Amino acid sequence: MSDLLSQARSAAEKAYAPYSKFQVGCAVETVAGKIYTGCNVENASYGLTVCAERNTLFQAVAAEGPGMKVARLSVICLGHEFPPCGACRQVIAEFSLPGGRTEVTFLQQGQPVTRTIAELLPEAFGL
Ligand SMILES: O=c1ccn([C@H]2C[C@H](O)[C@@H](CO)O2)c(=O)[nH]1
Ligand SMILES: [Zn+2]
Repeated sequence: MSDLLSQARSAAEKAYAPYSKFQVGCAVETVAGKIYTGCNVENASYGLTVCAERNTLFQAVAAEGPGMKVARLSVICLGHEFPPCGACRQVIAEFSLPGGRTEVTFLQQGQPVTRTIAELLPEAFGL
């Protein structure tokens, strides 16, 4: 498993997911060469839940400032497999490389699959 994906897996262990039990972790490598990790954080008021991807992206902005750009992002859910949700795709697009060339990796049938954000969110608003 790639380094970024294994860091995402470690981050998933920290998830606060008492409602869905979906423990999701994310790792982001920025153009500046730094790595940030994060997990999903749920709430008794379900709609306030924040996905692992957006939690991680917002940490990266908080650390590097508004020019932060994402080179690569990996996401993993313990015991399940899925790519980033639609809301997270839109936020990844906001901080992506020109032309949506940021690479997004997730598991599919046990294997890492990598797609650009432009592939995951074609004809995106703002891209
Ligand atoms: O892209 C996604 C989609 C869902 N979740 C989390 C939110 C919630 O806590 C749980 C079930 O939806 O999974 C993520 O972290 N990332
Ligand atoms: Zn999401």
